[in-house]
Amino acid sequence: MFVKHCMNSQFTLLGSAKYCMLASSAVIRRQQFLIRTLGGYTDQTHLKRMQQTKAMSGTAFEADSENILRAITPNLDPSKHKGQAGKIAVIGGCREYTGAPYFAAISALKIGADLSHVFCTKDAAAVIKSYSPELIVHPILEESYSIRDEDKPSISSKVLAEVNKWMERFDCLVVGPGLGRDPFLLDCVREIMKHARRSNVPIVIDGDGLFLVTDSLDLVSGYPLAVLTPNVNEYKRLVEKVLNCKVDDHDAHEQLLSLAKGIGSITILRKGKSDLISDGETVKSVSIYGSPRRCGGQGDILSGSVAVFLSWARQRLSAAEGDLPISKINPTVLGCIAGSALMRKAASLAFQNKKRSTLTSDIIECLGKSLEDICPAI
Ligand SMILES: NC(=O)C1=CN([C@@H]2O[C@H](COP(=O)(O)OP(=O)(O)OC[C@H]3O[C@@H](n4cnc5c(N)ncnc54)[C@H](OP(=O)(O)O)[C@@H]3O)[C@@H](O)[C@H]2O)[C@@H](O)CC1
Ligand SMILES: Nc1ncnc2c1ncn2[C@@H]1O[C@H](COP(=O)(O)OP(=O)(O)OP(=O)(O)O)[C@@H](O)[C@H]1O
Ligand SMILES: [Mg+2]
Repeated sequence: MFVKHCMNSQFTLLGSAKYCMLASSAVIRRQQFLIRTLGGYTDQTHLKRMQQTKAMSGTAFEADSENILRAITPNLDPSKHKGQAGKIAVIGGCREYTGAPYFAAISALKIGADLSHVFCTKDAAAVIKSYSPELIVHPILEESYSIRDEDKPSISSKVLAEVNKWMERFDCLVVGPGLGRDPFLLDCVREIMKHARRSNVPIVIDGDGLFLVTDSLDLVSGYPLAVLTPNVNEYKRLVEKVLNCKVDDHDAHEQLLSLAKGIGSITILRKGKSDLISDGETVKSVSIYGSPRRCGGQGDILSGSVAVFLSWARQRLSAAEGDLPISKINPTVLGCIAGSALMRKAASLAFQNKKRSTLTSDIIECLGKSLEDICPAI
């Protein structure tokens, strides 16, 4: 009898077998535990309790990503002027890495942003410009090897002044793709991030930006417009630093929730087989089938995409004044869900065409069609 009651309750709660497949094993285990310990309650009380528990602990549902993409992608309105569909800046690109900032910045344009800037080192700038005339490239960052110690303070002020001149115009910064780990360069980027935060500019932090932030959590702590997009290594470093424990894949949702909460009102997109997203209040997953190719640079596409969708989500929510179905969702979470879903759809499409030879540039070429399939331009 009790077993039957539990089974009924579980299925009332979960809704369908399809949902069961999508929900995380950790959540199912948690619900089974609650069901086991709630014997004696009526179905109604039980359901209410479960809902309360879920609301308190944060839920782990597969996001309704296609509807979110439709809801936040702006119409192509002829009355709009250049810039209104988004101005994105990538802070990254050094002697070693020129592909990563290019991938992030060009992805932003391919999705529909109007302007995409790259702030990088002088060595990287000419190379990045040569990849594309579409990008606005600022050769302003410096690495220690190219300057004398006594010149560092004046160079640092010059770098900051140059970026700050532009800061207010950007809808979002992406900090980190191909940034490298030079200590002087990272000190300058630290100051750029502080200024972005004072100016209320959203910041997506990826790659070496995460290396910097993991070492200086105060840069993002308590800033609701900060989004971290860690890969497996970057996530491990964050968990060890903030939660002082190992990554626990059996309780992935709860751990991510604790991490986002622990850093303080920030949003984290944990990349992996399924992408998990949390702002410390809720957990969402995006498990759309992507591609089995793991070539480098796909995370860079994602960071550029999240920057655009986050900007669009903020714009959409502020124009709608609270009367949309998505109004209650944090715009940083909306941006992550949309970016992750589009990246995975484009990766899947590219893989259909190119199979083993699929590269990041092939995926970038599929961003437009993947978005078009979900929200056609006209
Ligand atoms: N085409 C391009 O231009 C692309 C460029 N990319 C760019 O590459 C950068 C690093 O990103 P990634 O994804 O390789 O970092 P990740 O998985 O944490 O590290 C793997 C292992 O390497 C090590 N390690 C890394 N950097 C190190 C350093 N400077 N010095 C020493 N060790 C270093 C690291 O060690 P650990 O940090 O754990 O000590 C870990 O064991 C980043 O800017 C990214 O945007 C990518 O986006 C791909 C496409
Ligand atoms: N096992 C997987 N199956 C399907 N998709 C995955 C898998 N792992 C990662 N992805 C997807 O690939 C994208 C990039 O994630 P990845 O972990 O490769 O980032 P990264 O290491 O930062 O990449 P980059 O090489 O750009 O630095 C994400 O959108 C993620 O959803
Ligand atoms: Mg990366």
